[in-house]
Amino acid sequence: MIVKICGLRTPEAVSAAAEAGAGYLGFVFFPKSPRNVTLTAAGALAGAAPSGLMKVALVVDPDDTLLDAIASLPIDMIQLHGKESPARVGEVRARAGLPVMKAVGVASAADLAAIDAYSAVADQLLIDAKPPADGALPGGNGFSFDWRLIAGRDWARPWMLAGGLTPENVAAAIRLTGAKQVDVSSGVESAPGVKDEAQIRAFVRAAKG
Ligand SMILES: O=C(O)c1ccccc1NCC(=O)[C@H](O)[C@H](O)COP(=O)(O)O
Repeated sequence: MIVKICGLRTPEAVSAAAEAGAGYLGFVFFPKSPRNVTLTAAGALAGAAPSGLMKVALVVDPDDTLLDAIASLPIDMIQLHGKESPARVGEVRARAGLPVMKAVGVASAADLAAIDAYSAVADQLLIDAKPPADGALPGGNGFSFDWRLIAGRDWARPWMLAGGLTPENVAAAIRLTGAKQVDVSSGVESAPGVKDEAQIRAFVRAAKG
């Protein structure tokens, strides 16, 4: 089981995730988010992280200037969490020279077709809850979707389950969906943007257990 802890902002949280056994560390570049980090801060956090962990830059409809800046950091993967088209996913991949994980929001069976479309162009998929249309963040809201929608499904690319996962529900989510990778952000926080080291450890333990 591979675990991604997203929205890391401090060296302590990075260390907690690495020591707990996470495989991916996520850094959010989205100014409206309580988890937003600057390029300088993300570069320092990613540079100090143990080697062997995947350092992921989460961006929302990024322009090429931001991609170029991220490509100069010790970052291993781009996570696209906006409304990027399949064609734009390919452009981002080429521009940054990095593998791309595309987030796809799911609320109903009708949303599953998009996963197939992005499978053709992304290196990985992040299957997340679709954000509500009421001004919520594009992700990191702690909302789940009905996991039965993807029970027994698989895709041509490696995929990660996300959305409202917690130390308490992650084992059930894995059992139901067959996910081999899981991602969490708000489910291991004591307040928006504040990671809780004990919850990080509990989440990784529950996911891998
Ligand atoms: O975390 C944010 O603030 C954020 C902002 C803009 C786009 C995406 C964002 N987060 C995405 C994630 O951290 C996760 O990949 C995913 O949505 C699961 O989040 P959560 O439900 O909080 O575990």
